[in-house]
Amino acid sequence: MGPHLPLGHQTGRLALAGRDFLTERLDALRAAGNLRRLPGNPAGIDFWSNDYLGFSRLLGRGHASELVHTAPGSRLISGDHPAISGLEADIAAFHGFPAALLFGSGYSANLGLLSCLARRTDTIVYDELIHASLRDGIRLSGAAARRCPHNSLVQAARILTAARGDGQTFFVTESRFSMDGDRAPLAELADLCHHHGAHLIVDEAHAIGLDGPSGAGLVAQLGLAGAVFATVVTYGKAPGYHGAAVLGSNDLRDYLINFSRPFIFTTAPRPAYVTGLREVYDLMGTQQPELRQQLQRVIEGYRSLATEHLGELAAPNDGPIQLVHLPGNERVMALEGHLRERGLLVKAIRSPSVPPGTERLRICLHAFNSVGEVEQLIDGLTTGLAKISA
Ligand SMILES: Cc1ncc(COP(=O)(O)O)c(C=O)c1O
Repeated sequence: MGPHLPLGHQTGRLALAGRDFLTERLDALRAAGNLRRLPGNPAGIDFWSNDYLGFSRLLGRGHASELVHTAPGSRLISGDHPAISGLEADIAAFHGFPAALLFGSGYSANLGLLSCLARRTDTIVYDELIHASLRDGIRLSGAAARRCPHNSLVQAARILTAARGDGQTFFVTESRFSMDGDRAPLAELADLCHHHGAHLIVDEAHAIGLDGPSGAGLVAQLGLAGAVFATVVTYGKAPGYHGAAVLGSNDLRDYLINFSRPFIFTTAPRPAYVTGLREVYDLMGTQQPELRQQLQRVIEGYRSLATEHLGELAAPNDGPIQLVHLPGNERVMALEGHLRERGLLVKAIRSPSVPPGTERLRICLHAFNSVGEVEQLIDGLTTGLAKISA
């Protein structure tokens, strides 16, 4: 396991304005003597872990790992280790933030962040296309939720103006959208949020690995680490792994340790997970530029063929998520079936996962797809579309 991640490409200017409510809520806990701190991995006789059979002492034997002796339990009890916090510090620096906190999945990171951050007196404005995990977090928070038409700065300004009240206001978006593959106007949204005293929260699930220096994300690419309140990076897409981290201020990390139920009431990551995640970041720092170029070539190849053969149905973009619009669940399923018969695995996205009338095929392009494979795909799409419209 490498001791350090390839860091240092950007540190991010930190405009901490508007983050005071975290300090206030943490101070209240501190004053009541209830502030939780991660314990590290203190020496002593284990009467606190959930390792009832001692399996954790048998697993990983023979592997030199400084983490082998963590015993399962939540990080607030027996599962913590300085190596986990060390990795989090390196992850934070990699993305240009002061702090990071790991979660078991992107779903629990989003749920855990939003559900504890906003309260009933607060307002959360959200882009209408955000992922289900963000929506569930918003619902759990009990805050007033305001839907914003997709990527509309005009509507965002109108809703933020109307939302001004006594509580905190948050704006939640994705940087690259999972279902449409397009990008949010993050710099403009950051300005807008700053103007309205709102906190910008960005899910980078589909940007990590693909955008920004060493794949650090769109927030890093645009130099916005100081202007966003929090971002969530997940490891189940381009990083090819699993789990997630919330990135933000040190106060935010402390706040989540104290208030975020999906963090508090779950088992800490095992040693192998931490080792694997270091490897992910090492790869992003080394092989990622080459693989990214390779992916870009595949995208360009797809774009030119799709423009030539599929016309308006495809409207290709510059990212790895491409759509072929084919309204109607039956028709889009028929196209998926036609491709499947040819050994082409593409997912039809039906309503109600997307609004009726916007059903589509969602094509994910990869660095490892060959020119021949893309040609096969275009051929399958062309013949399938001709058959369906006949
Ligand atoms: C935008 C977005 N956020 C969060 C998630 C959830 O991440 P995970 O699969 O790690 O739970 C996903 C996964 O589909 C996603 O697309």
